Amino acid sequence: MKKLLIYPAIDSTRLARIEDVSDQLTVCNASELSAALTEIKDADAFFGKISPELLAAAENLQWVQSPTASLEHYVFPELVDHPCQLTNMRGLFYDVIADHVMGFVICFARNLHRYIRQQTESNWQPIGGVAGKPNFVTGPGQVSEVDRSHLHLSDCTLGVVGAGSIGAEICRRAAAFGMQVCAVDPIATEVPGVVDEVWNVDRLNDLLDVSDFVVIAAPHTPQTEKLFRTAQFRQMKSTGYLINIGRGAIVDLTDLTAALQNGEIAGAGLDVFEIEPLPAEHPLWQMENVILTPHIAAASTHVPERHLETLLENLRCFLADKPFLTPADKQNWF
Ligand SMILES: NC(=O)c1ccc[n+]([C@@H]2O[C@H](COP(=O)([O-])OP(=O)(O)OC[C@H]3O[C@@H](n4cnc5c(N)ncnc54)[C@H](O)[C@@H]3O)[C@@H](O)[C@H]2O)c1
Ligand SMILES: O=C(O)[C@H](O)CO
Repeated sequence: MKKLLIYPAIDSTRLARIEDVSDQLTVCNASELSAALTEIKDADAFFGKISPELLAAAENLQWVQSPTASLEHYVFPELVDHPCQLTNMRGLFYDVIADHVMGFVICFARNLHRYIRQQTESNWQPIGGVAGKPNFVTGPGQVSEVDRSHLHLSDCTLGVVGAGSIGAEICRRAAAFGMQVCAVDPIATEVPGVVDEVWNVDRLNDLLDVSDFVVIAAPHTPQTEKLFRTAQFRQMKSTGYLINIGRGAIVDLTDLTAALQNGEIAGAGLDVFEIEPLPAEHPLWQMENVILTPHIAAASTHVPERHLETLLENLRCFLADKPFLTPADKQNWF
């Protein structure tokens, strides 16, 4: 018999799905910390918010499942030193976050974010054109400023930093829009059918040189913390856009704000921030070339079921003594 402790407690429907996994399993669903502290003593496995206090009370813990993909606010020194295996919730959001990224890309390419602002003012103003002019059509073969101000995605390159499950799906979607695609990653070597050679991270500058859209889909690790500072923005094309759906800590917000103010890059689409919520007085809120979403790129009706399926699959692996579906590196937070 193995014992799984869940804390904080989950609802009865999900609890029943977990209990159904095996009759060799006892599940304890603790709503109070005092109960969790007692129950963790002989627990083999834990799902939820572990803390140094809970870990110190555990005498037999072999597996801890985090409720989130990212681990930077989850891992603490005692957990790193503890012999238990850690798993996380990665690989659940690949399609919906890739959709979110393509939303940013299309808005910037076609100026939709600016037209939405103009619509609220009943303002007919082709971007690059003249206010109030009926349309932008010029003679055959003549390319107008309005034409130049609206990107053709098949002329653009999208570069992904972190070609994991989300990054690879972004590559696939961008390629389906006719874009050229490249990526850097310390482990992944290809995105089958889309990127024949994923570059090593030491080629980040090459990616920044060629990309019209730079998309961060990497985790927050000691190696990625503040990976994007002034030097990286200067390396990007001045017409390039930065999109961050990975983690806020990867991008220095002060440097990004300066790069946008100085025209060193063309714009930014951000779902994650160094400080969340982004303070109301932050200058990014007011920038016309910035699209902000409040860390909701993964929000979807499908994701909660995928969360549960990942927990159930890792639980089956644990009970069968097989390799976990989503093992996490405690030293490197992923
Ligand atoms: N915006 C959101 O709501 C949201 C939701 C889920 C996940 N995320 C973030 O997205 C990240 C990626 O998720 P995933 O499911 O694709 O995870 P994943 O583990 O499948 O992929 C992460 C990839 O990043 C690579 N990587 C690690 N260090 C790197 C570095 N220094 N430079 C470039 N690449 C590096 C890894 O090798 C891996 O291939 C998560 O860690 C999380 O931080 C954000
Ligand atoms: O890491 C995750 O699981 C998502 O970004 C939600 O925090």
